Amino acid sequence: MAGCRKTTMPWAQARAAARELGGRRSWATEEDAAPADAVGAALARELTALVAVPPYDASAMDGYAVAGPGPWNVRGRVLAGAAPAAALNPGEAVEIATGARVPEGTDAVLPYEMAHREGDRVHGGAERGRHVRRTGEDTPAGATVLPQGTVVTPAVAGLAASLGHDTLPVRRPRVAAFITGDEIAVAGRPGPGQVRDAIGPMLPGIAAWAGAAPEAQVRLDDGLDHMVTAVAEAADRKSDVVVVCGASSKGPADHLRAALAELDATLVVDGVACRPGHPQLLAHFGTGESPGTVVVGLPGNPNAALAAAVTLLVPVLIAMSGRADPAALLPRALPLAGTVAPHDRDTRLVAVRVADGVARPVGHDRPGSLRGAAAADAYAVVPPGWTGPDASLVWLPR
Ligand SMILES: Nc1nc2c(c(=O)[nH]1)N[C@H]1C(S)=C(S)[C@@H](COP(=O)(O)OP(=O)(O)OC[C@H]3O[C@@H](n4cnc5c(N)ncnc54)[C@H](O)[C@@H]3O)O[C@H]1N2
Ligand code: MOO
Repeated sequence: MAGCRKTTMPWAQARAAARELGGRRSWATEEDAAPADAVGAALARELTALVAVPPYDASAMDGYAVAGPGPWNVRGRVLAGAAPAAALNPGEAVEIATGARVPEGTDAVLPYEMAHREGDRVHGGAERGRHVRRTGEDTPAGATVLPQGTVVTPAVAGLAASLGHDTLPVRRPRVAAFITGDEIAVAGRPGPGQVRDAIGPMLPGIAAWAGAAPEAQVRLDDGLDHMVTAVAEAADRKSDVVVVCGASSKGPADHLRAALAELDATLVVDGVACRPGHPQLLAHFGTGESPGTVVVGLPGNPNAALAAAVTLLVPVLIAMSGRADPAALLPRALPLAGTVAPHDRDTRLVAVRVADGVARPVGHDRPGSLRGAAAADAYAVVPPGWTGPDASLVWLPR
């Protein structure tokens, strides 16, 4: 692959190029989603309170809303969702349920446990202000509650609903995938000369981890025409990213590069100096200022495809959705156990398990094998000339 050597990009530079390209297309990935459907996506704008929380002065306990010093005359009962009771005068009380609107004039709520009832009178020690949740005491209407880029978790979805939102503006890139290779079988035990697709099953989880929405995967027959048609259709559909697996090298059936040239796409990365994952591609339609669909070419060897996905696909998706890297809370570098020799030109991505502050190679991480990655937490990044002992880590999607 001598021709490829000239354009092969250093690993760290390739990741930076992917982030930079994704950032240029972030505007395109916005949609409005119902809070529950938004889980996993990133907020495209800050979250503000459309209503105050609590939305009205409410009781925090089941008991009696009381006004002034006791004992109090009990005037009736208010349940949550009911019309507000008339204002209390000092010496009056209403029986009240948690979440019900307290009448005007309420000074405190006396929980049943602290109350002594005799007919229409109730006694007890009520501390002024106790057990009344005042309008907006948690969040006033109009307050900014979460910044743009926050990942919507189940708690964020519930919070957004409590703040009055029916939909949320989120960024969630749509990722189409094409699996190529006439030898690839997508179900069952592979027949003679066949290989079971091991990349397609990884992609939805990788996409979701990076905050994207996977679209249907399509199995493509080998052939330049098929590739041109499929990629052009995905670009017309405005998929944000098209992932093409197993057509990025320079063999007779590797048509991605030719298809991109025929479709006039701009090639940003053509080969990355890493092992595994060497033949990977990054390209886009549209213009430099306003990129259209982004194309990521992953190698066919499954561990090379995973390495390429963490190199180009994950950074592009994270930048498109404007969220923090999901691995950002994990250690960035740790001592690497054992004897790991650097490659002379390429960055090695070594499958490691992380425990007790040490990264330990797990083996079985040749380009064609996912055994190592399946047992690993991260790839240790071993650049050319590395002397150790610390290696930076790129965490595997989980
Ligand atoms: N002359 C050269 N040949 C190759 C080079 C090179 O530099 N010069 N690089 C090798 C490396 S490294 C890789 S990685 C592969 C990448 O090739 P492709 O992306 O074009 O993929 P294929 O050739 O179609 O397949 C490679 C290998 O992977 C198997 N495969 C393909 N798709 C899948 C899938 N979805 N699931 C499981 N396995 C898959 C396929 O059967 C092949 O065994 O190129 C080398 N060649
Ligand atoms: O370098 Mo390939 O990308 O080893 O599998």
